[in-house]
Amino acid sequence: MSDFSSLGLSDWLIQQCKQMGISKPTQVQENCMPPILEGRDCMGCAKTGSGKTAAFVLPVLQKLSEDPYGIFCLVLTPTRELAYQIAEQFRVLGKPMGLRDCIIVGGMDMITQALELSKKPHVVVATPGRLADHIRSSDTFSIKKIQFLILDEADRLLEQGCTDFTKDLEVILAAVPVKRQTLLFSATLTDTLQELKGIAMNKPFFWESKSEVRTVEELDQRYILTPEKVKDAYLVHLIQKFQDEHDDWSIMIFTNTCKNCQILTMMMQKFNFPTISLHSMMKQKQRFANLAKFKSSVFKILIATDVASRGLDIPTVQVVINHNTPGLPKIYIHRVGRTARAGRHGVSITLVTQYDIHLNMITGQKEKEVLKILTQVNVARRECEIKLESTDFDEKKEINKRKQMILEGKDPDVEAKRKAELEKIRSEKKLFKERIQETIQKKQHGMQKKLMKQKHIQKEKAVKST
Ligand SMILES: Nc1ncnc2c1ncn2[C@@H]1O[C@H](COP(=O)(O)OP(=O)(O)OP(=O)(O)O)[C@@H](O)[C@H]1O
Repeated sequence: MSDFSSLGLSDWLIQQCKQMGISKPTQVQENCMPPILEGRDCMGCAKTGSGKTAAFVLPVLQKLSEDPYGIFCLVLTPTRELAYQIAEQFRVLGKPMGLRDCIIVGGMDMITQALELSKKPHVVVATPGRLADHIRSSDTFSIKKIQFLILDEADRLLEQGCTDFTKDLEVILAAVPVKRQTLLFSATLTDTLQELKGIAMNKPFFWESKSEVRTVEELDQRYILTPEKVKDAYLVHLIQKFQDEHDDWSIMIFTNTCKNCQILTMMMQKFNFPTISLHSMMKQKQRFANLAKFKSSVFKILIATDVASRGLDIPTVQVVINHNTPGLPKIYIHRVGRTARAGRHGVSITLVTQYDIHLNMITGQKEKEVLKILTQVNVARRECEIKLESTDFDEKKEINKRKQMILEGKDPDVEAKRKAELEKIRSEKKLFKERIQETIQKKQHGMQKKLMKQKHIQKEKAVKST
């Protein structure tokens, strides 16, 4: 394995890395840094926790120190928390050169951000939505001269998932220069490779860590088959066991919806577990505060939606629990990748129910302890659900949706009407299909009966003739 100096990294950066406990490059750094320093576009696909951030931060800092100006580099990332984490790496590694960075994410004051942008920071780390808003509404800053455009978690930025970044990306790509270096990184690039190649236009250098499995060796992956109604009891049991057996511990639990995240958090707090949550329906300041409390181990359990599944680097996380099975393999890869980072060991436990796979679930001897707390846990869930209902959580969700639509230039009432009409057409289509199916089945049944009758008559005839 090479060292940082043989990769072409300057002494001051090598010293800075040492201060952070980084002495030897990881594979992705070893392979991607030289082409980036040579001025090539780069696409790097390496496992979670393998040091992809430093693989782009270090070469950018080196180039910036040779010819410093602002705004030199723009980093786009899908979540607000991740933007802060990346900016921190830039700040720590770039301290000797007096790096000035700026974080542009939603949920924070726009005027303060506009002011910071106008001061021409060297590096801007942003989520696409808020940066696109600034580009649309302000002419006090320009990203026309950036040298580097970086898309971290690049595949997520191109995905049309629940948060669709495509329109905002179009605005941003129109505002950056054509002549630039584009760097794309993720642990799961392959699904969106072609689209990504379109963004990195200059025959990008592509590097992918060669491995049969897409999770790290240090990760112990386990699955628990449990009937849905016993799942929460299992969760409580697992946490209790972990708490009893370990002194220093941290657990991340992933769940599918904000509401579920909230209910589970309330439940775990009822059982006196030091739990805190992170989901998109929380105020941004609360999100940051909760994450900070979890990072500093004030709270040992973080229950989150997939807003926390990518990129977050919290070395103390020893266990990741999937309270629901993630819909896509890549979501699973990112979720479990919150543990076993940078060579550490970690465990992931996925709770699998009868709705996830077609299996007969048997509750065995080993689970007797779980059954003992089953009623208590289920009562706790019901109580938390009732409590949450009284806080108009669903109503807030509806209001948030409407706000988002207004921001996107849509009329919420027209949209609701359109949705209802679509729903009506869909259910009519479904009904129509069912009726056709029914008629076909009836006809088939009638024909079968007729055939059987004919056969019977033929048989009788044959018997008579003999
Ligand atoms: N060369 C290195 N030696 C040791 N530790 C390193 C090295 N490079 C980075 N790290 C540390 O490894 C951890 C994980 O790095 P990073 O967050 O960049 O991972 P990643 O590959 O981006 O993961 P993900 O895909 O989950 O975003 C960080 O704490 C970082 O400081």
